[in-house]
Amino acid sequence: MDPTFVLSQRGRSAVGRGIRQRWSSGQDAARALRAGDAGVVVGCLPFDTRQPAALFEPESWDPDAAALPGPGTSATGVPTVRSWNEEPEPHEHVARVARAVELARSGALDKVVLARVLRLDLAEPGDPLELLRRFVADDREGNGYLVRLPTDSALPGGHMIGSSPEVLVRREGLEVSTHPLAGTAARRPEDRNLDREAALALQTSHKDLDEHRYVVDAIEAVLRPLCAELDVPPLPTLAHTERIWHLGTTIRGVLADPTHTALDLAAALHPTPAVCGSPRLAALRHILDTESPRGYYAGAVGWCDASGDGHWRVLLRGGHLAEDGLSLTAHAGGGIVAESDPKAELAETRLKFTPVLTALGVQDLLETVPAPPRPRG
Ligand SMILES: C=C(O[C@H]1C=CC=C(C(=O)O)[C@@H]1O)C(=O)O
Repeated sequence: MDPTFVLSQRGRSAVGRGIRQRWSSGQDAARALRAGDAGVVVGCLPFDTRQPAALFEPESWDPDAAALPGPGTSATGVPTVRSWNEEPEPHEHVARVARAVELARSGALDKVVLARVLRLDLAEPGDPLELLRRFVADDREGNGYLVRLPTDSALPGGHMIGSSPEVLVRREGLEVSTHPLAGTAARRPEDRNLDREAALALQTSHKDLDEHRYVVDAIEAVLRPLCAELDVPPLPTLAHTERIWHLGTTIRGVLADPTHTALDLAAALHPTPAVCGSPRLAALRHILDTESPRGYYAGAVGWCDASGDGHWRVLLRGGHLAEDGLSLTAHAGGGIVAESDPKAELAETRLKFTPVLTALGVQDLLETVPAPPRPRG
Protein backbone atom coordinates (compact mmCIF):
# COMPACT_ATOMS: atom_id res chain seq x y z
CA MET A 1 0.00 0.00 0.00
CA ASP A 2 1.44 3.42 -0.99
CA PRO A 3 1.97 5.92 1.85
CA THR A 4 -0.75 8.49 2.47
CA PHE A 5 1.62 10.54 4.62
CA VAL A 6 5.41 10.92 4.71
CA LEU A 7 7.62 13.33 6.62
CA SER A 8 11.23 12.52 5.92
CA GLN A 9 14.45 13.96 7.29
CA ARG A 10 18.07 12.85 7.61
CA GLY A 11 17.58 9.40 6.21
CA ARG A 12 14.54 8.52 8.35
CA SER A 13 10.85 8.91 7.54
CA ALA A 14 7.61 9.04 9.50
CA VAL A 15 5.23 7.08 7.28
CA GLY A 16 1.47 6.56 7.42
CA ARG A 17 -0.48 4.21 5.16
CA GLY A 18 -4.20 4.08 4.56
CA ILE A 19 -6.77 6.35 6.21
CA ARG A 20 -8.75 5.27 9.29
CA GLN A 21 -10.51 8.56 10.13
CA ARG A 22 -10.34 12.17 8.98
CA TRP A 23 -10.76 15.63 10.51
CA SER A 24 -11.18 18.99 8.78
CA SER A 25 -10.48 20.91 11.99
CA GLY A 26 -7.33 20.89 14.10
CA GLN A 27 -9.40 21.26 17.28
CA ASP A 28 -11.44 18.14 16.49
CA ALA A 29 -8.28 16.16 15.78
CA ALA A 30 -6.68 17.42 19.01
CA ARG A 31 -9.82 16.38 20.93
CA ALA A 32 -9.70 12.89 19.40
CA LEU A 33 -6.05 12.52 20.48
CA ARG A 34 -6.86 13.65 24.04
CA ALA A 35 -9.88 11.39 24.30
CA GLY A 36 -7.81 8.39 23.21
CA ASP A 37 -9.93 8.04 20.04
CA ALA A 38 -6.86 8.36 17.81
CA GLY A 39 -3.30 7.07 18.21
CA VAL A 40 -1.80 9.64 15.84
CA VAL A 41 -2.90 12.58 13.70
CA VAL A 42 -1.04 13.41 10.48
CA GLY A 43 -1.60 15.81 7.60
CA CYS A 44 -1.67 19.51 6.91
CA LEU A 45 -3.15 22.74 8.19
CA PRO A 46 -4.17 25.44 5.68
CA PHE A 47 -2.62 28.92 5.61
CA ASP A 48 -6.00 30.56 6.29
CA THR A 49 -7.23 28.84 9.42
CA ARG A 50 -10.89 29.39 8.37
CA GLN A 51 -10.29 26.87 5.57
CA PRO A 52 -10.50 23.10 6.19
CA ALA A 53 -7.49 21.18 7.47
CA ALA A 54 -6.50 17.86 5.87
CA LEU A 55 -5.82 15.74 8.97
CA PHE A 56 -6.24 12.00 9.37
CA GLU A 57 -5.29 8.95 11.36
CA PRO A 58 -3.55 6.47 9.07
CA GLU A 59 -4.36 2.75 9.29
CA SER A 60 -0.71 1.97 9.90
CA TRP A 61 1.92 4.29 11.33
CA ASP A 62 5.71 4.06 11.60
CA PRO A 63 7.28 7.24 13.03
CA ASP A 64 10.80 5.94 12.45
CA ALA A 65 10.81 4.11 9.13
CA ALA A 66 13.94 3.70 7.03
CA ALA A 67 14.77 6.23 4.34
CA LEU A 68 12.69 6.09 1.19
CA PRO A 69 14.37 4.35 -1.71
CA GLY A 70 16.01 6.88 -4.07
CA PRO A 71 14.26 8.13 -7.18
CA GLY A 72 14.22 6.10 -10.36
CA THR A 73 17.08 6.64 -12.76
CA SER A 74 17.14 9.80 -14.89
CA ALA A 75 13.69 10.78 -16.08
CA THR A 76 11.84 7.63 -14.96
CA GLY A 77 8.38 8.57 -13.74
CA VAL A 78 8.95 12.31 -14.18
CA PRO A 79 6.16 13.84 -16.22
CA THR A 80 6.89 16.30 -19.02
CA VAL A 81 5.93 19.91 -18.31
CA ARG A 82 3.61 20.82 -21.20
CA SER A 83 2.97 24.46 -20.31
CA TRP A 84 3.19 26.77 -17.34
CA ASN A 85 2.01 30.16 -16.15
CA GLU A 86 2.74 32.50 -13.28
CA GLU A 87 0.18 34.34 -11.17
CA PRO A 88 0.63 37.20 -10.82
CA GLU A 89 2.93 37.92 -13.78
CA PRO A 90 6.40 39.05 -12.68
CA HIS A 91 5.72 42.78 -13.27
CA GLU A 92 2.55 42.60 -11.13
CA HIS A 93 4.45 40.88 -8.28
CA VAL A 94 7.01 43.69 -8.42
CA ALA A 95 4.15 46.24 -8.24
CA ARG A 96 2.55 44.36 -5.30
CA VAL A 97 5.86 44.34 -3.43
CA ALA A 98 6.32 48.07 -4.11
CA ARG A 99 2.86 48.71 -2.59
CA ALA A 100 3.71 46.58 0.45
CA VAL A 101 6.97 48.53 0.88
CA GLU A 102 4.93 51.76 0.90
CA LEU A 103 2.63 50.28 3.56
CA ALA A 104 5.64 49.30 5.67
CA ARG A 105 7.17 52.77 5.24
CA SER A 106 3.87 54.42 6.20
CA GLY A 107 3.68 52.30 9.38
CA ALA A 108 0.46 50.50 8.33
CA LEU A 109 2.31 47.22 8.92
CA ASP A 110 5.87 46.15 9.71
CA LYS A 111 6.20 43.05 7.55
CA VAL A 112 4.04 41.11 5.11
CA VAL A 113 4.88 37.93 3.18
CA LEU A 114 3.71 38.08 -0.44
CA ALA A 115 3.66 34.95 -2.60
CA ARG A 116 3.30 34.01 -6.26
CA VAL A 117 1.88 30.93 -7.92
CA LEU A 118 3.47 28.81 -10.64
CA ARG A 119 1.04 26.42 -12.40
CA LEU A 120 2.64 23.62 -14.34
CA ASP A 121 0.55 21.49 -16.71
CA LEU A 122 1.92 17.99 -17.09
CA ALA A 123 1.71 15.83 -20.20
CA GLU A 124 1.43 12.60 -18.14
CA PRO A 125 0.10 12.13 -14.60
CA GLY A 126 2.80 12.76 -11.98
CA ASP A 127 3.45 9.88 -9.56
CA PRO A 128 3.28 11.43 -6.04
CA LEU A 129 5.77 9.02 -4.49
CA GLU A 130 8.30 9.36 -7.28
CA LEU A 131 8.05 13.16 -7.06
CA LEU A 132 8.57 12.97 -3.29
CA ARG A 133 11.69 10.82 -3.83
CA ARG A 134 13.06 13.47 -6.17
CA PHE A 135 12.44 16.25 -3.62
CA VAL A 136 14.16 14.19 -0.93
CA ALA A 137 17.11 13.27 -3.16
CA ASP A 138 17.66 16.95 -4.02
CA ASP A 139 17.67 18.13 -0.40
CA ARG A 140 20.93 17.99 1.57
CA GLU A 141 19.08 16.98 4.74
CA GLY A 142 16.75 14.58 2.97
CA ASN A 143 13.70 16.66 3.88
CA GLY A 144 10.43 15.81 2.20
CA TYR A 145 6.70 15.64 2.80
CA LEU A 146 3.73 13.99 1.13
CA VAL A 147 0.09 14.27 2.22
CA ARG A 148 -2.87 12.56 0.56
CA LEU A 149 -5.66 15.18 0.50
CA PRO A 150 -9.35 14.42 0.92
CA THR A 151 -11.54 14.49 -2.18
CA ASP A 152 -14.63 15.74 -0.30
CA SER A 153 -13.19 19.00 1.05
CA ALA A 154 -13.76 22.64 0.07
CA LEU A 155 -10.07 22.54 -0.95
CA PRO A 156 -9.09 20.35 -3.92
CA GLY A 157 -7.98 16.73 -3.45
CA GLY A 158 -4.71 15.26 -4.73
CA HIS A 159 -1.39 15.48 -2.86
CA MET A 160 0.80 18.11 -1.25
CA ILE A 161 4.43 17.21 -1.98
CA GLY A 162 7.65 19.08 -1.31
CA SER A 163 10.71 19.58 0.83
CA SER A 164 10.47 22.17 3.59
CA PRO A 165 13.61 23.46 5.31
CA GLU A 166 11.64 25.11 8.15
CA VAL A 167 10.65 23.47 11.46
CA LEU A 168 7.47 25.02 12.87
CA VAL A 169 7.65 22.98 16.07
CA ARG A 170 8.91 19.66 17.43
CA ARG A 171 7.92 18.15 20.76
CA GLU A 172 9.62 15.21 22.47
CA GLY A 173 8.36 14.76 26.01
CA LEU A 174 8.56 18.16 27.65
CA GLU A 175 11.16 19.44 25.21
CA VAL A 176 10.05 21.77 22.43
CA SER A 177 12.10 23.26 19.65
CA THR A 178 11.56 25.33 16.55
CA HIS A 179 13.83 26.62 13.80
CA PRO A 180 12.23 29.62 12.10
CA LEU A 181 13.76 30.85 8.86
CA ALA A 182 13.43 34.34 7.41
CA GLY A 183 15.96 36.31 5.40
CA THR A 184 17.17 34.79 2.14
CA ALA A 185 20.06 35.00 -0.32
CA ALA A 186 20.97 32.98 -3.39
CA ARG A 187 23.94 30.65 -2.88
CA ARG A 188 26.86 30.66 -5.32
CA PRO A 189 27.86 27.00 -5.16
CA GLU A 190 30.07 27.38 -8.24
CA ASP A 191 32.47 29.67 -6.32
CA ARG A 192 33.29 29.13 -2.64
CA ASN A 193 34.35 32.78 -2.09
CA LEU A 194 31.27 34.26 -3.70
CA ASP A 195 29.11 31.80 -1.77
CA ARG A 196 30.73 32.88 1.51
CA GLU A 197 30.35 36.54 0.52
CA ALA A 198 26.64 36.06 -0.15
CA ALA A 199 26.27 34.42 3.27
CA LEU A 200 28.14 37.23 5.04
CA ALA A 201 26.11 39.90 3.26
CA LEU A 202 22.94 38.14 4.44
CA GLN A 203 24.18 37.83 8.02
CA THR A 204 24.92 41.56 8.19
CA SER A 205 21.91 42.82 6.22
CA HIS A 206 19.70 45.08 8.39
CA LYS A 207 16.76 44.37 6.16
CA ASP A 208 17.06 40.58 6.56
CA LEU A 209 17.83 40.72 10.29
CA ASP A 210 14.75 42.91 10.69
CA GLU A 211 12.63 40.48 8.65
CA HIS A 212 13.92 37.62 10.81
CA ARG A 213 13.38 39.36 14.16
CA TYR A 214 9.60 39.65 13.64
CA VAL A 215 9.39 35.86 13.35
CA VAL A 216 11.49 35.14 16.44
CA ASP A 217 9.59 37.73 18.51
CA ALA A 218 6.21 36.27 17.51
CA ILE A 219 7.33 32.71 18.33
CA GLU A 220 8.77 33.81 21.65
CA ALA A 221 5.48 35.58 22.52
CA VAL A 222 3.58 32.29 22.00
CA LEU A 223 6.07 29.91 23.64
CA ARG A 224 7.24 31.98 26.63
CA PRO A 225 3.97 31.65 28.61
CA LEU A 226 3.83 27.90 27.86
CA CYS A 227 7.40 27.08 28.86
CA ALA A 228 9.17 26.71 32.19
CA GLU A 229 12.43 27.41 30.35
CA LEU A 230 12.97 28.98 26.92
CA ASP A 231 16.24 29.74 25.18
CA VAL A 232 15.97 32.35 22.42
CA PRO A 233 19.38 33.24 20.93
CA PRO A 234 19.76 36.99 20.40
CA LEU A 235 20.93 36.66 16.79
CA PRO A 236 20.20 34.22 13.97
CA THR A 237 22.79 31.97 12.38
CA LEU A 238 23.13 30.85 8.77
CA ALA A 239 21.14 27.91 7.49
CA HIS A 240 21.29 26.60 3.95
CA THR A 241 19.74 24.35 1.38
CA GLU A 242 21.34 23.35 -1.91
CA ARG A 243 20.78 26.75 -3.50
CA ILE A 244 19.66 29.11 -0.75
CA TRP A 245 21.10 30.81 2.35
CA HIS A 246 18.65 31.66 5.11
CA LEU A 247 18.83 33.27 8.50
CA GLY A 248 17.66 30.77 11.10
CA THR A 249 17.27 30.70 14.89
CA THR A 250 17.08 27.53 16.97
CA ILE A 251 14.68 28.14 19.85
CA ARG A 252 14.48 25.48 22.57
CA GLY A 253 12.22 25.22 25.56
CA VAL A 254 10.82 22.98 28.27
CA LEU A 255 7.04 22.91 28.50
CA ALA A 256 5.50 23.94 31.80
CA ASP A 257 2.37 21.91 31.08
CA PRO A 258 2.69 18.51 29.38
CA THR A 259 -0.89 18.64 28.07
CA HIS A 260 0.14 21.00 25.26
CA THR A 261 0.62 18.63 22.33
CA ALA A 262 2.73 19.24 19.21
CA LEU A 263 -0.54 19.80 17.33
CA ASP A 264 -1.69 22.42 19.89
CA LEU A 265 1.68 24.16 19.63
CA ALA A 266 1.63 24.13 15.81
CA ALA A 267 -1.88 25.62 15.82
CA ALA A 268 -0.86 28.27 18.36
CA LEU A 269 2.25 29.30 16.41
CA HIS A 270 0.72 29.27 12.93
CA PRO A 271 0.85 31.51 10.93
CA THR A 272 4.20 32.93 12.01
CA PRO A 273 5.57 36.07 10.37
CA ALA A 274 7.74 33.76 8.21
CA VAL A 275 4.63 33.21 6.08
CA CYS A 276 2.19 35.97 7.18
CA GLY A 277 3.68 39.09 8.73
CA SER A 278 3.54 41.54 11.57
CA PRO A 279 1.27 42.70 13.07
CA ARG A 280 -0.40 39.39 12.21
CA LEU A 281 -3.91 40.69 11.54
CA ALA A 282 -2.87 43.62 9.33
CA ALA A 283 -0.57 41.33 7.34
CA LEU A 284 -3.20 38.61 7.02
CA ARG A 285 -5.79 41.11 5.76
CA HIS A 286 -3.34 42.44 3.21
CA ILE A 287 -2.50 38.93 1.97
CA LEU A 288 -6.17 37.91 1.70
CA ASP A 289 -6.98 41.15 -0.19
CA THR A 290 -4.00 40.78 -2.53
CA GLU A 291 -3.50 37.09 -3.34
CA SER A 292 -5.78 34.29 -4.46
CA PRO A 293 -6.34 31.74 -1.63
CA ARG A 294 -3.14 29.88 -0.69
CA GLY A 295 -4.75 26.59 0.29
CA TYR A 296 -2.20 24.53 2.22
CA TYR A 297 0.83 26.51 1.01
CA ALA A 298 2.32 28.42 3.96
CA GLY A 299 0.29 26.22 6.31
CA ALA A 300 1.86 23.38 8.29
CA VAL A 301 2.58 19.71 7.60
CA GLY A 302 3.37 17.10 10.21
CA TRP A 303 2.19 14.65 12.83
CA CYS A 304 1.30 14.38 16.50
CA ASP A 305 0.85 11.19 18.50
CA ALA A 306 -1.30 10.43 21.53
CA SER A 307 1.58 11.20 23.93
CA GLY A 308 1.64 14.74 22.49
CA ASP A 309 4.98 14.30 20.71
CA GLY A 310 5.25 15.34 17.10
CA HIS A 311 6.95 17.29 14.36
CA TRP A 312 5.41 20.04 12.21
CA ARG A 313 7.10 21.90 9.40
CA VAL A 314 6.05 25.05 7.61
CA LEU A 315 4.49 23.87 4.35
CA LEU A 316 6.83 25.47 1.82
CA ARG A 317 8.95 24.65 -1.25
CA GLY A 318 6.54 22.21 -2.78
CA GLY A 319 3.30 22.07 -4.64
CA HIS A 320 -0.17 20.66 -4.97
CA LEU A 321 -0.36 17.73 -7.37
CA ALA A 322 -3.94 17.60 -8.67
CA GLU A 323 -6.10 14.52 -8.14
CA ASP A 324 -5.61 13.49 -11.80
CA GLY A 325 -1.84 14.11 -11.47
CA LEU A 326 -1.91 16.38 -14.51
CA SER A 327 -0.97 19.67 -12.86
CA LEU A 328 1.33 20.85 -10.12
CA THR A 329 0.61 24.21 -8.49
CA ALA A 330 3.53 25.70 -6.57
CA HIS A 331 3.79 28.85 -4.47
CA ALA A 332 6.80 30.88 -3.40
CA GLY A 333 6.88 34.03 -1.32
CA GLY A 334 9.09 36.35 0.62
CA GLY A 335 8.90 38.71 3.57
CA ILE A 336 8.51 42.39 2.66
CA VAL A 337 9.69 45.12 5.03
CA ALA A 338 10.30 48.86 4.58
CA GLU A 339 13.78 48.29 3.09
CA SER A 340 12.79 45.57 0.58
CA ASP A 341 13.72 45.91 -3.08
CA PRO A 342 10.79 44.77 -5.30
CA LYS A 343 12.99 43.32 -8.09
CA ALA A 344 15.13 41.39 -5.61
CA GLU A 345 11.90 39.99 -4.11
CA LEU A 346 10.81 38.74 -7.53
CA ALA A 347 14.19 37.03 -7.95
CA GLU A 348 13.76 35.49 -4.48
CA THR A 349 10.47 33.86 -5.48
CA ARG A 350 12.21 32.39 -8.57
CA LEU A 351 14.91 30.98 -6.33
CA LYS A 352 12.32 29.44 -4.00
CA PHE A 353 10.62 27.69 -6.93
CA THR A 354 13.82 25.75 -7.70
CA PRO A 355 13.08 22.67 -5.54
CA VAL A 356 9.82 22.16 -7.47
CA LEU A 357 11.45 22.79 -10.82
CA THR A 358 14.31 20.43 -9.97
CA ALA A 359 11.88 17.70 -8.93
CA LEU A 360 10.30 18.04 -12.35
CA GLY A 361 13.68 18.17 -14.11
CA VAL A 362 13.09 21.70 -15.51
CA GLN A 363 15.51 23.76 -13.37
CA ASP A 364 15.94 26.48 -15.99
CA LEU A 365 12.26 27.09 -16.71
CA LEU A 366 12.11 30.55 -15.14
CA GLU A 367 15.62 31.72 -15.92
CA THR A 368 14.64 34.35 -18.42
CA VAL A 369 15.52 37.33 -16.21
CA PRO A 370 18.78 37.34 -14.23
CA ALA A 371 18.52 37.90 -10.47
CA PRO A 372 19.57 41.47 -9.53
CA PRO A 373 22.32 41.75 -6.91
CA ARG A 374 21.04 42.14 -3.35
CA PRO A 375 22.01 45.51 -1.84
CA ARG A 376 24.29 45.30 1.23
CA GLY A 377 23.51 46.84 4.57
C1 LIG B 1 7.53 32.14 2.32
C2 LIG B 1 8.57 31.38 1.96
O1 LIG B 1 9.73 31.32 2.68
C3 LIG B 1 9.79 31.76 4.04
C4 LIG B 1 10.81 30.93 4.71
C5 LIG B 1 12.14 31.26 4.69
C6 LIG B 1 12.54 32.54 4.25
C7 LIG B 1 11.61 33.48 3.92
C8 LIG B 1 12.03 34.85 3.48
O2 LIG B 1 13.24 35.15 3.51
O3 LIG B 1 11.19 35.65 3.09
C9 LIG B 1 10.16 33.24 4.07
O4 LIG B 1 9.81 33.80 5.30
C10 LIG B 1 8.53 30.52 0.77
O5 LIG B 1 9.46 29.73 0.57
O6 LIG B 1 7.53 30.59 0.02
